Amino acid sequence: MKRDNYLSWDEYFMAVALLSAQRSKDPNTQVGACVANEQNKIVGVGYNGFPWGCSDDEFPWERQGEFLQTKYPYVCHAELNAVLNSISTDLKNCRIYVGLFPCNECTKVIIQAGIKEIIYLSDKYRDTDQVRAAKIMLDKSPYITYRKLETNLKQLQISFIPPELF
Ligand SMILES: O=c1[nH]c(=O)n([C@H]2C[C@H](O)[C@@H](COP(=O)(O)O)O2)cc1CO
Ligand SMILES: [Zn+2]
Repeated sequence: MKRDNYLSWDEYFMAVALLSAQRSKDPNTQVGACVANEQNKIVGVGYNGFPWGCSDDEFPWERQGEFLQTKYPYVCHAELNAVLNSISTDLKNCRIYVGLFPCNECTKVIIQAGIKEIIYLSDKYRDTDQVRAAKIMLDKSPYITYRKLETNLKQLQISFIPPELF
């Protein structure tokens, strides 16, 4: 008999997004994204971080202060990285799983790449103009929908200890 507590596709791809977020050096918000195609194959993953060659030791992770001294002008969002890291920039009919509802800039990238569905976990910035603008575009575009992940899962444990050592 097969196991019955296996992950659904939605849970699996969201878990990959959340695992990717663990790579983020952002001390405040770690975001991950995972793009899956119609065959349920992962075609791209990403997390928020500074561009290639821009050192985490030199660039600021500050949230407040002089704009150029904060992370905001420099950080690449998880969704942008997931699309850019994907095997193709044509992501027609793919879904993107994100830990956090995408901002307006990422939403443009997601729509233009041809992604047809956004599945998100947190909407903690729902009251910001960035997320409002994102939803205005998403509600207008007939090519894309969005939904919150539905799951009863609270946590997922990953152990690096081999089972025989338990
Ligand atoms: O959709 C997103 N994707 C994403 O990767 N981010 C990143 C940018 C920043 O590194 C961090 C947000 O920082 P903060 O919560 O401190 O403002 O998350 C932020 C958003 C905002 O919606
Ligand atoms: Zn964004």
